[in-house]
Amino acid sequence: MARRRVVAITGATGSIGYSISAHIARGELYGDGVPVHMVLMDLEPHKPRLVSMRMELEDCASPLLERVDVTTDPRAAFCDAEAVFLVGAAPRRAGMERRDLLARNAAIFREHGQAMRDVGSCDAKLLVVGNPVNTNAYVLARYAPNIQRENVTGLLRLDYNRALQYVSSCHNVNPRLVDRLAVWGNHSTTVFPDLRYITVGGLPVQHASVCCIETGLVSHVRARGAEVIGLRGSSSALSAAVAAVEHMRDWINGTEREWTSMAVQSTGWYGVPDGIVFGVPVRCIGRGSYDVVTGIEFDGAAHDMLRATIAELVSERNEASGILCA
Ligand SMILES: NC(=O)c1ccc[n+]([C@@H]2O[C@H](COP(=O)([O-])OP(=O)(O)OC[C@H]3O[C@@H](n4cnc5c(N)ncnc54)[C@H](O)[C@@H]3O)[C@@H](O)[C@H]2O)c1
Repeated sequence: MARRRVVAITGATGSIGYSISAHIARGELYGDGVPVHMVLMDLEPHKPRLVSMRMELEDCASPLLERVDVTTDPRAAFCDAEAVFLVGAAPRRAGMERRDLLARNAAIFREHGQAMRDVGSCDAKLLVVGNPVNTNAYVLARYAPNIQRENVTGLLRLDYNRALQYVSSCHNVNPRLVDRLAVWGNHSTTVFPDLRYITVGGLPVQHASVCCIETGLVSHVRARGAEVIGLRGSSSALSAAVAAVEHMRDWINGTEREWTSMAVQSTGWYGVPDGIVFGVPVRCIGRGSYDVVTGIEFDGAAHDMLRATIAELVSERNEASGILCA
């Protein structure tokens, strides 16, 4: 049997963490034959829920789940972890200003970054799910300089999956057949789903057809999260958990798909300032590696959308940095 892998989840008892744990227990992250040791972390008041969650996971009798630990200490959660889902975040409450949300989460991700710096393995794979995703990941990376920079990532996969489903239904094909879809920028209302290079069944798609779908696609992806909140009363959880597991699974194992999208730390590509965590198309090439797809050109509306989402992230980064320095 393969070596046991240690996976940590923060905010584990929340809607998304709870759902992620079930997928991992069923072997959907590392695949069949790879045993898993799960470490569930949440705040002190949720200790009874953590214990009940461990009981439920044990009751799944999963052949791959060797051990479950629960903790309220991020250091204990991160010390042996090879993959970390950072879901725990402060929610937006009624009447809360955006700046207050950014400040509360910057403090959480600073603390988690410092814990990673103190005890984390430099090649642990980190996926930030808690909002504001991109800026939380930026803060995390800043306080965990020991972690390899390509190993701090943020979840854009839900936006990607939403776009993939929309495009597949427009073409009346299975989502498996659509490739080279790109999702750029911030996980927010400036996200830019980009169809310009898509292939369906391995073939390029006629420009006219792309254009007519594109207008609907951008507003669909940007509005989808709010629509779910409007109907459900809370943010997407089931689809976010699936997206988080797919992001990590493709990163670890690779994928046959040519492109997928992840938020990763910029090294200056596409005019994105160094260090900002930005959604880009990537090739997941297996053995825990990915390459950013470079060389894509932008003009007209695509250029404007790219600039707008970069500007939003620069402003968030400046705001978070100002808060953390105060
Ligand atoms: N990136 C995406 O695509 C995407 C999609 C949906 C939701 N989200 C975000 O994911 C986050 C979690 O969503 P949810 O529905 O699970 O929320 P939730 O409120 O159900 O759970 C959040 C959990 O985080 C915990 N938490 C808060 N502060 C913590 C800390 N300092 N350390 C550890 N745990 C802490 C809470 O106790 C709670 O259990 C939210 O920020 C949400 O906006 C992201």
